[in-house]
Amino acid sequence: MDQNELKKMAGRKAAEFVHDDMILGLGTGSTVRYMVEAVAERVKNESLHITGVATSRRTRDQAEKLGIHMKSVDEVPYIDVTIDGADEIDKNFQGIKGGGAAHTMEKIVATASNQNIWIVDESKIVDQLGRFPLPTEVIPYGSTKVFQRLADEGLHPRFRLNEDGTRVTTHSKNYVIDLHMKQIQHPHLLQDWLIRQVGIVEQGLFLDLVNKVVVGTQDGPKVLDAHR
Ligand SMILES: O=C(CO)[C@H](O)[C@H](O)COP(=O)(O)O
Repeated sequence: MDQNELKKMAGRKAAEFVHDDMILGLGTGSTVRYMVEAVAERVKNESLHITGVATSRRTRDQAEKLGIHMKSVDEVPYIDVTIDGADEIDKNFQGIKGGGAAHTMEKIVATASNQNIWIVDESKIVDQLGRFPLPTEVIPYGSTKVFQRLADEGLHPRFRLNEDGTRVTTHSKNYVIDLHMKQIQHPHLLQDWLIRQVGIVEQGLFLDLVNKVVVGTQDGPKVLDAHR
């Protein structure tokens, strides 16, 4: 099976964790697209009452088109479960997200959720975080100063660019600076340093957040429990 089939497997398996009357956070990315399709099928076939909360315009548009009732994160009192993709997950269930530049909205929804489930293909499970460049979201004003500070700290920053060479901007019109560190030895220390830097809105380390990981593997879907 190729990577897309493994993503589909994980996305469809995770849709089984959805119940009637849930407020459901919907993440962002190609794996999430499969999950949203599967949830929409269940909503239709089983007449489930689900309220979706999206982490990006892309996901909200897809879910609405497929008939899932949507609200914004500010309109719901809490979220029961959020199902989202990830770019890397280590053996301690710590992760990197933000490959789709939606990590700030994803973290807002994740931290408003009682449970978080991640859906990945098996290539995302790693021994150590950091091979995937760590995304940060940075306010454009003064972003060259932030960039310089990240470079001085030895974090190998690069502005994320579109194909035409312009800078990628997030939903909130901020820039994305990716940190090409190759390995992250101390994720909590790095997170603590990054969130203290003025101009950085959010960064893509998602630590101590996930409860379950659904992995698409060549041997079928595997559900890993983080016991938190
Ligand atoms: O964090 C994300 C978007 O900001 C995605 O969840 C992550 O990039 C995984 O995407 P995909 O399922 O397409 O591999």
